[in-house]
Amino acid sequence: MSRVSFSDVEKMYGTVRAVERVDLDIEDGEFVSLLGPSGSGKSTVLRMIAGLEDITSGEISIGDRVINDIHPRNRGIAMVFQNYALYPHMSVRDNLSYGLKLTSDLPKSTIDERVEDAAEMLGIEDHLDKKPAGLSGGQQQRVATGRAIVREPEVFLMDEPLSNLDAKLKMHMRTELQRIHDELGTTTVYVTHDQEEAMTMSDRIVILAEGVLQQVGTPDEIYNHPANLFVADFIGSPAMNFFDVRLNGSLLAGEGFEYQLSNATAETVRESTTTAELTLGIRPEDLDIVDSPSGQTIQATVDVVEPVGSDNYIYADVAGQELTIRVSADTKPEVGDAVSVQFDEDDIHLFDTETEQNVFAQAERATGKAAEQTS
Ligand SMILES: Nc1ncnc2c1ncn2[C@@H]1O[C@H](COP(=O)(O)OP(=O)(O)OP(=O)(O)O)[C@@H](O)[C@H]1O
Repeated sequence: MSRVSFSDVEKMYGTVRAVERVDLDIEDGEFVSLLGPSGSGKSTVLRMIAGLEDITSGEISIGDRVINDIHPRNRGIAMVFQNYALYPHMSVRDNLSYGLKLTSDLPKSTIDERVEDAAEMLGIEDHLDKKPAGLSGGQQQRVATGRAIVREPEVFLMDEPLSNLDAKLKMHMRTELQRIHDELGTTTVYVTHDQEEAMTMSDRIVILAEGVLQQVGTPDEIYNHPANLFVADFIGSPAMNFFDVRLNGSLLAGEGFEYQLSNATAETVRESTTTAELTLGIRPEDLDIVDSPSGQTIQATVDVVEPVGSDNYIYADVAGQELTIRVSADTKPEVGDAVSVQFDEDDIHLFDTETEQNVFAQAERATGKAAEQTS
């Protein structure tokens, strides 16, 4: 187990900056996911840790060793690839042991023992003499994971290891990988573009966009306190609703609606930003359609009702802007209905329209720090 630290790390491919000035500490034993859209630099970050890409500038350390110039084989890492990269002509047993035989001088009995243990941990002990082609996708994935486990690395690096599995198996393997992480406690860096995967498996998530680190936080922090508009829009399904608003005193005024903030919240907003031009964000699941409104509401007209199992997604119109509302299946308005929509002040997100930063972030950080200091 080991800590992985990035200090001002950059990666250029020719003139293309794929990763920009990353500072990041992944703690000993942590499960951290790198999440972002295609081309955001996730794989490049992982491949720099692995030594499959040079680091253009800055330093990466594992434990107390700077690894920039250390051969990939000696970095104490083991990688699981998206396509598994199994040797087709070798049995599962040989696939599991090959890397160890090649790179260590461990006695055969120790290698055999590790292979048996890993196979048992992954439930593939009955398949050790088969070739990869004779295995299901899920079993091949387990062999790829087993090959990393037998090396007993300081850090696991996983590049979209579940993306070739069907939805059901993927869910199952998520639980399996979490169990293995709980059992072994090995620091794990996990690349995915699947936010559900990142949200369910990770201690912390690193959000990347265009090579720039957008936010590092627990799944709860990322979901409830997105640092900026990019993260707010990227996380959550269906996506967060956004409205341009202006703060007048404690009144938020937008096209087709007004919302009275409490004096305390309005004060926090004014303390955190100098602009009155804001973007209001509210998640579809934080909105409610109410028959007899108590308190403030927004008026909307229902355009589409989309049943999705236990929920309905309602797409409604507020003065020409679309509002997505996620309600339980027993709330089922008709298309064309005028509905009253309610939400709690606690659930709104406000962003500085120009800088795109969450205006509450400063206040939240201050609160978090105070809590840390008193604990
Ligand atoms: N070998 C390379 N040569 C030139 N440019 C590259 C190379 N590898 C990656 N890039 C560029 O670097 C940027 C980051 O790519 P990277 O593969 O790290 O992103 P990613 O977030 O992992 O994307 P994906 O989810 O599609 O795998 C992209 O703009 C990509 O085009």
